[in-house]
Amino acid sequence: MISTMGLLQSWGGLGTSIASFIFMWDMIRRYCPPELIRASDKWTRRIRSFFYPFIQISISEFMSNNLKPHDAYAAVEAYLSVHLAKEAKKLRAETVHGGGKLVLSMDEHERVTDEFGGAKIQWISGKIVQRESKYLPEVERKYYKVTFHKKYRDMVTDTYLEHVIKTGKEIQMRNRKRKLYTNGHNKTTWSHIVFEHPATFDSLAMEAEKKREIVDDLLMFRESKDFYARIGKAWKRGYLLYGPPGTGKSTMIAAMANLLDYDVYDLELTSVRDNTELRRLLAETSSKSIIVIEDIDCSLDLTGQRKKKQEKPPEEKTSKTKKEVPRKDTEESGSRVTLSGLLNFIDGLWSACSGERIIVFTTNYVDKLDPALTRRGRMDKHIELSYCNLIVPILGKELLALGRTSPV
Ligand SMILES: Nc1ncnc2c1ncn2[C@@H]1O[C@H](COP(=O)(O)OP(=O)(O)OP(=O)(O)O)[C@@H](O)[C@H]1O
Repeated sequence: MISTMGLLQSWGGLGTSIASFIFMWDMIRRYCPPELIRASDKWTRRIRSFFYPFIQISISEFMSNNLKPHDAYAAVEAYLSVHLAKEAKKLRAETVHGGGKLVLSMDEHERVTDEFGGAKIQWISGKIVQRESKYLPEVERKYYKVTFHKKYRDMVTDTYLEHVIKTGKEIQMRNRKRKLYTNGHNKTTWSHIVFEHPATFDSLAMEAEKKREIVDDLLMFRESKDFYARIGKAWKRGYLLYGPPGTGKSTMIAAMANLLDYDVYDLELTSVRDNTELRRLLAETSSKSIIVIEDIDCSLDLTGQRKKKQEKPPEEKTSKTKKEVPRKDTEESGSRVTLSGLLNFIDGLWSACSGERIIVFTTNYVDKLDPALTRRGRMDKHIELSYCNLIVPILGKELLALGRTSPV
């Protein structure tokens, strides 16, 4: 029988041998000619692959440049949630379709095994925490890692992964819930909730003809991919909604999203540190989306970028309406987004990534905005919402109720 002392001595001996080996190996690598090191690396790889004949492929939440969400990641997530999540021990449950159905997906650091064409394929979920620079907060990047035997390399890379992505995308389409994203609360990335605003163009009070024109414009935009490609323009359209408070600007944005079946990105400009962060946020948006900057006149001192320290008109100094008092300009919010940064956001090179996007600005004071921001081409459609919009249909309904079709 081996005594405890003997066991400890033999472990101690092993530790010393490993330490000596590491020391020797370090010396060899330091003083050996590079050719010899390269050859030894090659053989090390071969020996390792003999004893560990598995291949790993990572699919990250964001593309390698860390800017754009990776479609494949979302598709893999959907595939695993339906096909393999039940096998996992740690699950995440989320509701879809307005809370009617629970969908389970793998939680972080879970592993499950799939079978395909006779191969066993293992999936692991994980996350890494990164910091782009010491001035920015840490961001989480999730990933899935797939591991399989090297003899199935062609089958997995050519057929299996394609099958996973295709099935995942079908599942995504079935489970799709539209999202409302925000960058508020000093977040450097988007966070989201399910978008469930009930507004539609039917419920929006507005002159029928004007409403028809807007609906047609939106539907035409959605079908115009080829047109934009032909004329060499990014597939995007800008809307400027202006009018007094409470005339339905936000309601119209919700109606637009519901009509087109797009996600909504509610961009809080005062939370964006600088133009670089603005570009990154833009790149992180997906296609089929509406990017909204509400109350653009209050968001930043965009009018003052060109005309600094302009005297405020007297009525502005005395008025206490909602839009005028909490003006969060550059100094107050700590944001260094400039007018030129915003113009680039709308139609610079970066604005063309993803495609099929609508940018909406809302304001109560259209005259306060810099003309560069609102000129046609940037903001393709200017829509005025006024209290008359509310009165006309109400009047129409009243007249209908009285059995008349016109006021005279
Ligand atoms: N044209 C409209 N049709 C239907 N509902 C409307 C309309 N205008 C306003 N409302 C109703 O009035 C309320 C305020 O509307 P909304 O928030 O869309 O206005 P807003 O112009 O965005 O206001 P603000 O400028 O203060 O943000 C909502 O409850 C909305 O349902």
